[in-house]
Amino acid sequence: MRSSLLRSVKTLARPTTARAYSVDSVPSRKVTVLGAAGGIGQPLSLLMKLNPLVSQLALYDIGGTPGVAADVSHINSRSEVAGYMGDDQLGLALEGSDVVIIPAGVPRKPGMTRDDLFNINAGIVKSLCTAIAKYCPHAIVNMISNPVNSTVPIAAEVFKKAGIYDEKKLFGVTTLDVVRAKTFYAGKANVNVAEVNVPVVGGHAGVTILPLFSQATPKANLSQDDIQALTKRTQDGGTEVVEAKAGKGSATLSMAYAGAIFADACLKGLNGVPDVVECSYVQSTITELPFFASKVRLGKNGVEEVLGLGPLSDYEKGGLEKLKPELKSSIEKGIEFAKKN
Ligand SMILES: NC(=O)C1=CN([C@@H]2O[C@H](COP(=O)(O)OP(=O)(O)OC[C@H]3O[C@@H](n4cnc5c(N)ncnc54)[C@H](O)[C@@H]3O)[C@@H](O)[C@H]2O)C=CC1
Ligand SMILES: O=C([O-])CC(=O)C(=O)O
Repeated sequence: MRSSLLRSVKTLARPTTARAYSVDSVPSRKVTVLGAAGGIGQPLSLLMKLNPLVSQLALYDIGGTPGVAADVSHINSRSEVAGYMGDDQLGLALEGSDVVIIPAGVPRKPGMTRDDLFNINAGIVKSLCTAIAKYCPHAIVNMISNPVNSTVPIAAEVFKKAGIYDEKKLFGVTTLDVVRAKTFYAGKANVNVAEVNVPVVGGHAGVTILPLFSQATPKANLSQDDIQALTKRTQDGGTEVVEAKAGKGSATLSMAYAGAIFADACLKGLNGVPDVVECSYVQSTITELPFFASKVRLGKNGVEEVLGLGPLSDYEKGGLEKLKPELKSSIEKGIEFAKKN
């Protein structure tokens, strides 16, 4: 992603050689963003427009998308952009889509948990997933809307009811946890963040976010106090932004960056690029919980392999046991909602 983004930016700087890549050698891929006029949706649409793997970019929201689409469409990159607004245009936005990214829904305000968003966002996600099942049942779905720990199980239930559920194609986007863990680790270990890798497993809320700093590379000799502080900061990263924004929403720019990295990885997988591995919240058997975030190998059908946790420190083993009850109840809450409604 980072290199393709750089390539796009370089291309912009050299208008006479506007196509630094051969369009013919890259498959056509339609990407749809649902919630494209929002705080995440707008910068994410920009980043997806810069991605040379995208040939068609469909921007959908309940309002505001004609303007966002017109704006983004003037950028000098491969994809054709179209804006869609309102229920009656949702089908058109989704038809033929390879990857659907969902940042639709309300964000947190200070004092709220992600679960406090459930009542509003569960219904939004359910109706959008019902439309996905109808108009692009084989698309890869990247779920950003919170609470991710519950919205992914909701999506799975909706897809099951529609008879089109493919567990390989449904992803909860937890990339921002990895982005934060990398930044915080690089700062503490005093290493170049571009070289850092830190797996983050579990879920996407508070203690369910479990960064595995014992597996972080490059290795650094951090104290247990440092590891605990880094873990807490990663778990509270979203709240840190919510408080700093003081009522004006939650992470949007860093989330758009993270969402673009993850969507790019999905596109690379679809296109047959080997060894594409990202952490994501997926249907899983690596613990007793039916959904769990861990490293996932991406391929032509979506999930190619859910990778195991690897060796954990005693501190991480404790964190894993601690997160299970909360993650389990968030999963059950989502499933119950989808079954009842
Ligand atoms: N997975 C993650 O790591 C993260 C998730 N989030 C979540 O992403 C979601 C969006 O956050 P923001 O963009 O900041 O919110 P926002 O309020 O700025 O934008 C949300 C957009 O969704 C649209 N929307 C609402 N109902 C819709 C529907 N039925 N169909 C299509 N669009 C609809 C709104 O019109 C709005 O444009 C929130 O639930 C937030 O908690 C935020 C940051 C990180
Ligand atoms: O904290 C929030 O509400 C938004 C989010 O998921 C994040 O920034 O990780």
